[in-house]
Amino acid sequence: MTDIRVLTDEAQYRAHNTLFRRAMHWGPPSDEQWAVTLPSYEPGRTLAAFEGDEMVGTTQTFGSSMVVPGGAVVPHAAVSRVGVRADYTRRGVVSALMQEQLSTLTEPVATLRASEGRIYGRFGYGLAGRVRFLRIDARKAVIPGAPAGRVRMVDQDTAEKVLPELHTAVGLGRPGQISRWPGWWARAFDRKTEADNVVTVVHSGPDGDDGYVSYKVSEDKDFNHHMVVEDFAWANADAWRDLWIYLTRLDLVDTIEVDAALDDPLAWLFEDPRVVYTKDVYDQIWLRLVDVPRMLAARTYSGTGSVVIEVRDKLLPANDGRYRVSADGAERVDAPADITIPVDLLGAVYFGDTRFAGLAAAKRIEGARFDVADSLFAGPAPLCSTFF
Ligand SMILES: CC(=O)SCCNC(=O)CCNC(=O)[C@H](O)C(C)(C)COP(=O)(O)OP(=O)(O)OC[C@H]1O[C@@H](n2cnc3c(N)ncnc32)[C@H](O)[C@@H]1OP(=O)(O)O
Repeated sequence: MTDIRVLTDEAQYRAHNTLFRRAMHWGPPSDEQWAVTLPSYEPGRTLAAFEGDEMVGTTQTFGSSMVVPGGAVVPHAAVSRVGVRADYTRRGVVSALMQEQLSTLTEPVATLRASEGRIYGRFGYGLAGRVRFLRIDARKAVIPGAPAGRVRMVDQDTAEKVLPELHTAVGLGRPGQISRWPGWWARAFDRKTEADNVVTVVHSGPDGDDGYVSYKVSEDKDFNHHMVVEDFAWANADAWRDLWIYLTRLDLVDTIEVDAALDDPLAWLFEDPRVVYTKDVYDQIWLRLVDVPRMLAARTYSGTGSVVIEVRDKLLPANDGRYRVSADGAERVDAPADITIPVDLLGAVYFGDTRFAGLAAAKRIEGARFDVADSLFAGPAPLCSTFF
């Protein structure tokens, strides 16, 4: 019989971390790694599955908040460190953990990054946001004109002081972006294992600091220099453009790699849009609507007309019901449904990255008026620049 417990002390947290790392085929945390990992264990957020006295499965959440379409920010649980001991898999351990986690979450929405695409749909998570992995030919990347503001390089001590607050101010500009927790920053600033050779520059405009980028450059055996953009946030178009001018005018950089939203207009900054090459598009945000009525009401809708959506949620049946969605908002109704959708696929369409019409074509949902629903849910492509 699997018993789910909330862990409370450091020895248990370390055993939890070791079990998760082993499930991912990584070794246990070194003392150095553990010192920067411990702050990410927040009281009341760490669950483990036990068989008798043996820990056999793990999960935890980080407390955060998330931007929804229209710009509102809602409490959000970042779900992570899901793992089952290899000698206990396929016996329902993670199912028990997920059920307990979902039914005790206080946040109306949870997201995660999935190691495999077949695991989380059954727990109500849908693939809600994809990201483009770009490579830029820095030698040919010409942005005409002069910068509008000022870019200054900051040392590591200054970055540690400035970035958390600056990210809160400028990093939540798109649906899907999430606020960061102290344990996230502790790992990002860990100089021994993470922050080695990372350079940060901060942009300021007429109203003060309004953007930053952190990057790392390495040299290959042929003496070519490759930049990886580690973290990038901006509050306005001038900050975004100026930081790209800075990055593409740096000496000794041949290529730049960066993650960007599907609709990021980056290519249009350059005289030659082909300097931006999409290397890959991959899934990023798996979204679980924990409180469907609250999350449908939290976002705004575009377009005209209305549609009644019937939601089915096996794990959280309080979400079952019909909701009328229009540009005026969303509310529970007792009216015939146009579309019937399971909660994982409602998560997939929530940001507009997946279309109702596409799900219908794939025979994943039933009903009518899919185009009306798609125009209501349409919006800027989501992005989550905070890996967890
Ligand atoms: C957010 C993150 O942390 S992502 C990291 C996730 N962790 C990993 O990938 C580490 C390696 N894998 C593991 O630790 C485990 O195999 C887990 C967590 C993926 C699954 O745990 P288990 O306890 O084996 O899952 P459980 O027995 O509850 O399975 C539930 C269902 O999911 C299915 N399932 C579980 N894992 C997988 C998988 N990797 N691929 C396909 N189906 C799967 C099971 O077959 C079962 O299906 P059923 O209900 O139709 O019988």
